[in-house]
Amino acid sequence: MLMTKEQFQASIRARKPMNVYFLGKKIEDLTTFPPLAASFNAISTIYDLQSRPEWKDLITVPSHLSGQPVSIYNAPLRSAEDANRKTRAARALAEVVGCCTHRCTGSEAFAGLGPACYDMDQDLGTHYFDRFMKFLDYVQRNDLTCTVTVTDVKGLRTLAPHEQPDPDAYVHINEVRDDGIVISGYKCNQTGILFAHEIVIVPTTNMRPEDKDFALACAVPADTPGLTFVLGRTPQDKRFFEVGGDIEGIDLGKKYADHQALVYFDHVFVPNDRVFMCGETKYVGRLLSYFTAVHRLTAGGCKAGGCSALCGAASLIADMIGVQKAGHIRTKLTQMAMTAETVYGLSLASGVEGFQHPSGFWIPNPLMSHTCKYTCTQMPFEAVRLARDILAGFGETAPSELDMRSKEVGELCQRAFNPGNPAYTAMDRLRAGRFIEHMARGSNWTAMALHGGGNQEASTVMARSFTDWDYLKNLVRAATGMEKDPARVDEIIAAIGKRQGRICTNRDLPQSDNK
Ligand SMILES: Cc1cc2nc3c(=O)[nH]c(=O)nc-3n(C[C@H](O)[C@H](O)[C@H](O)COP(=O)(O)OP(=O)(O)OC[C@H]3O[C@@H](n4cnc5c(N)ncnc54)[C@H](O)[C@@H]3O)c2cc1C
Repeated sequence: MLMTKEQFQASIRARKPMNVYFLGKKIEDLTTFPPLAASFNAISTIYDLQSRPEWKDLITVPSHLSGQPVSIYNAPLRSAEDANRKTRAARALAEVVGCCTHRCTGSEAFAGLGPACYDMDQDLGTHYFDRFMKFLDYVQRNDLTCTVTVTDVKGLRTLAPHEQPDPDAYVHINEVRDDGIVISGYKCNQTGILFAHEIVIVPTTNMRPEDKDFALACAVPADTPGLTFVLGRTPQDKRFFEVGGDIEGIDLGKKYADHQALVYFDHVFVPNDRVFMCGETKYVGRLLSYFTAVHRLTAGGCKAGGCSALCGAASLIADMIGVQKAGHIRTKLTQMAMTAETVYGLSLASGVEGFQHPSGFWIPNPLMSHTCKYTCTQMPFEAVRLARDILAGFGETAPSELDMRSKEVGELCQRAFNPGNPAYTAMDRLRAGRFIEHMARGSNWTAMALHGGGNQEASTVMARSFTDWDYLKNLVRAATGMEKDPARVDEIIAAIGKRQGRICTNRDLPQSDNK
């Protein structure tokens, strides 16, 4: 059953006490801790929107398991339409909260695990798929938020997991028991993890047979004993403590934010019904291929939403200071809007051009999806630069809300910061300016564009592996006469027609006969 915002908040408050630290101190109540307030607000808003008529069809779907309405974040993609819904939802939600939805990554863990479990069962006779679908059904029925923990701390990058001097550099299996496994190790950069109900653990990199103990996938409740979390800091985290009285928190940029944390698993027991991979190194690459195809599609949706909002903020600033009609400002604002459309378009296209896996899961077109993520590591940075160009120096160096409201210098500051356009006040200008600051350097938004879901090189490596290089070479062989055999030239021309413009290969990923 879908939870309301209030039910979600109550479910988070009902969790067992968790070991969470920030600035060297233990946090007693995550739901009232100021630096987490904007994050709690963001995820609560996502739950709130589920019941609103204009949002219902975008962020909930009938479950293919129970027929009941469930969050799109707990429903596997089963068609191009589902994939496009995910893109549209990611963009729309980012336009509301301007940060991570907190619920998205769990769905991507499911996108990787479903087909990988299916493949293992087919090839190895294991029973992971059934187990995984039961877990998914449990998550759906309780409308839980799940987060994927992929990124291990990794130590020296040139060493394989089993070669690391500290085995905790990658989460690994300490012990296999009859009833489950015991795991230890670190995962870092975990977005939204402190407000998740379930943590889904998957490997971060391809593995060799010697890395058997590191090839594991499983799920644990976030309040499982043995977990320690350390909340990461951001440049603005002390500003959260300023909010109160007549200080609204304008310096935070907006009402919403996400958070990232380091997590350490210390000999955590995971019962068998929550274990979805245990030593099958050969299938780690498959799992990551399925996972990244969906995760990197989503990046385009949410970065599009972020860029829309950034463009809106820059456009407001231009209106305020009277430069909205200047040719170069209009060009810059349009470039920002086109950046949003470029990553949005790539995300939609990778959904449409995808294929169905025999498990019924829909796999976005991998080459396009990695291209989408690659583009997200570049174009939003130019949009940020343009927004800062329009924001101008005084926007960047603005006095704080505390000064703007101070008895001593408030009037002095507000008069100086008044943008000149009578439709706006100094506080409006501060609001729009801090919004840009939040996106540009107050939060991890740009870090997310660059690293979240893998960095530029990771996308390039995957894009290279899903490009059909023989096909590309053949078309030039046929076009230039390098290929002398007329029958072979005919074959190449026929292949070009059949492909209808697609240059990708799906490599070894199994494909259903439906498409
Ligand atoms: C804001 C934010 C949110 C995030 N949210 C999540 C999340 O919710 N869940 C999650 O699991 N992860 C999350 N991540 C982590 C993200 O997925 C990783 O940062 C990303 O995969 C890159 O890993 P890394 O940071 O360890 O860098 P690395 O992959 O180690 O890369 C560091 C640099 O070294 C290069 N490099 C690395 N290895 C090699 C090699 N062998 N040879 C040559 N060059 C190499 C890379 O190209 C890169 O330039 C988040 C990250 C950020 C910044």
